[in-house]
Amino acid sequence: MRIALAAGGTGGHMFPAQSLAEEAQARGWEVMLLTDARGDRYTDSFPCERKVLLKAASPSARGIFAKASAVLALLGGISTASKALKAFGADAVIGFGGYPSAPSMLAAQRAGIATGIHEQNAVLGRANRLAAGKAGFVAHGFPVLDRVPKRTARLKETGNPVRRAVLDVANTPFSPPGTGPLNLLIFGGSQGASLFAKVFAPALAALPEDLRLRLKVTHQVSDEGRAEVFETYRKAGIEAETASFFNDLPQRIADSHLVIARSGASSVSELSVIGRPSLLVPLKIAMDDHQRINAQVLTDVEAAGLILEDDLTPETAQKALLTLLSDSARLTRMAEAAKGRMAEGAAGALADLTEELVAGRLPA
Ligand SMILES: CC(=O)N[C@H]1[C@@H](OP(=O)(O)OP(=O)(O)OC[C@H]2O[C@@H](n3ccc(=O)[nH]c3=O)[C@H](O)[C@@H]2O)O[C@H](CO)[C@@H](O)[C@@H]1O
Repeated sequence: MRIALAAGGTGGHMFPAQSLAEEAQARGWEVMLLTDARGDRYTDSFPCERKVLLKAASPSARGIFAKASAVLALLGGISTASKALKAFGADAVIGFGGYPSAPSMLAAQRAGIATGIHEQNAVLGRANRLAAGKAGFVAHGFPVLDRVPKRTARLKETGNPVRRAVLDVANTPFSPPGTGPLNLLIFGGSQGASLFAKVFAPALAALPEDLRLRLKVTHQVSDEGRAEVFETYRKAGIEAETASFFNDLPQRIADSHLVIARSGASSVSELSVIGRPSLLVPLKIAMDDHQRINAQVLTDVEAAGLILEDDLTPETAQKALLTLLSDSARLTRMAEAAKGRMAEGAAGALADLTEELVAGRLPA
């Protein structure tokens, strides 16, 4: 069987596509990837027989010339994708969202090739929405999915694929901090969060000494902000490790007593698979406010605290941290509540759906 995967933009779209590619190859299928230059930054270990780079077109383009060139890029993308799909002999195309996935999905649907969609977030993204009406299935990561067009065929909750390194630590039991060291992990998305440096470092530095001196902080912070953050922690006597990106993040989540994060799809999925308490700050500018809705899967069951970006100050952060960090029993309850909130085994479930799609047991 030959399947084409269409994804682009951020790691948030590319990594789930990679998980399906790995599962597909394990089943002996051939894989072609259609993406753009931005998506290509995440393809170092993407297993595929063929890779096609399309010119990206953003529908958010403003101004008449930008809009016209976006339309031209989209049409060019459809034409390139059509030729590539034909040459490859794709039996199905699975789209993971991000603008560059749109031309491939539209090309496939025009050529009568079966299509399926995976949406990582709790709100169907724009590119996926465009193709949803004619797709054989719309698989989704969260238990809820907003903004689904009326004529959408088969909806199926599969969860979000997570990396092997996440599965490897999934069964590490939560050990309550009691009165011992408090491991705190602070990270933004795959691109970091400079706001967290400005707010959480001073908030932690202002905690009462008995809590402060128990802290062991891991903080993802960009290279520009790193020296200042480190200095804030040092002056406050807080043990801290900082880096612009942690490659061993899953292990660090497992080692944490509390995680402070955005609520990107993979971050929330990883907190659910490993089962750790968190304080979430949804990214305000996320399309259709999808990060706030993503967070609800954990906040609804009191597995996570929530601070909206507009309310985030060193003072509100300090108050929330004081409440959470001084209550070991509550952290334990939150860890238990987080565990298994999202469906697992997404890559296998997606490959099964793809098989059904190609066999004609789902609408093409
Ligand atoms: C700014 C932006 O467009 N964000 C979107 C992007 O998220 P983005 O890719 O930023 O966020 P996600 O939460 O989905 O993924 C972040 C990933 O980076 C990893 N990580 C992070 C920091 C670190 O030091 N090391 C590390 O490995 C995390 O473990 C996680 O696997 O795509 C997601 C899925 O469509 C969306 O939900 C987000 O709203």
